[in-house]
Order: sequence, then structure tokens, then C-alpha cells
Amino acid sequence: MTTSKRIVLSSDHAAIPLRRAIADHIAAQGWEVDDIGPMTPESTHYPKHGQAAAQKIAVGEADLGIILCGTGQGIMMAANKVKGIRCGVCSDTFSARMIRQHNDANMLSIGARVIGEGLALDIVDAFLNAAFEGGRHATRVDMIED
Ligand SMILES: O=C[C@H](O)[C@H](O)[C@H](O)COP(=O)(O)O
Repeated sequence: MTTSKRIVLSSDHAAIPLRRAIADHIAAQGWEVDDIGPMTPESTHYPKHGQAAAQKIAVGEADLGIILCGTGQGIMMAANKVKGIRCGVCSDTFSARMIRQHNDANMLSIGARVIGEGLALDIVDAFLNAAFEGGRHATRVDMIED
């Protein structure tokens, strides 16, 4: 279990109900949730929301992030442009656990048009309850950062 407790959430218009469900779910577990929206369902552009969430981590205002769009793919691509961000899209709990244990991911991306709420919450739990293993994986993560 990670000791990080501050988590930033964002999405585009395609994922607002699921993002709110995730926010409620993790707040109930004691996470300090910073949901930076958007709060209204008008069509918007995922790159700015992915970047905004990633910047919160880059400047130390959040420890981890969860971002969502229709597929999870576009907002993940935008977040990964921010230095120090390691974000993966997950549609299964094994991958969600492994991106923490092996890749030291600091952001999780989910596709709200791909999976349902029950699986999404399980994926979030798998991500948040895993910890980076270091060792040989740290060498490889350092290579990503270089
Ligand atoms: O990767 C991109 C995301 O899946 C977006 O949520 C999606 O492209 C938005 O599509 P639309 O504007 O048709 O709702």
C-alpha cells in the first residue's frame, strides 16, 4: 500500500459520471481527492485536462492521478508529455497492479466507454493498493526518465 494520499482526478466530457464515482469511492477510503473537473457535460478537449492533472503531480501538489476519457488513450498520451509522468491505460486489474509494481506509474488512465463502473473501481483499487518494487525495475524506470 502506498503512503501517498493526495490524488488528482480529471477527465473529458465522456467520463464525468465515472470520474465522480471514482472520486466518491476513493474519498471513502481516506484519499485526499482533488477533482479538477470538468464539472459540466459540454464537449471539451482531453489534452488540456490530461495536462492539467499531470501538472499537479509534476509540481508536487498531488502524489498520484487518475484520468479518464472515452478510451483512456488520448488523455494518457497528453499526460505522458509532462516530464516525470508515467501513465498507463488499464482495462484489467493485473495491468493496474503491475504499472505500479514494475513501472512506478504515477497516473492511471481509464476508458469510460470501454469498461463499466464495477471493473473500473476494482482497477482503481488494484492501482492504489500496489507499491513499486524497485530493484531491476528502478533501473528501467530511470531509463525512461533519461
Ligand atoms: O482518446 C480520446 C477519447 O476517447 C475522447 O473521449 C473521445 O475522442 C471523445 O469523442 P467525442 O468528442 O466524439 O465525444
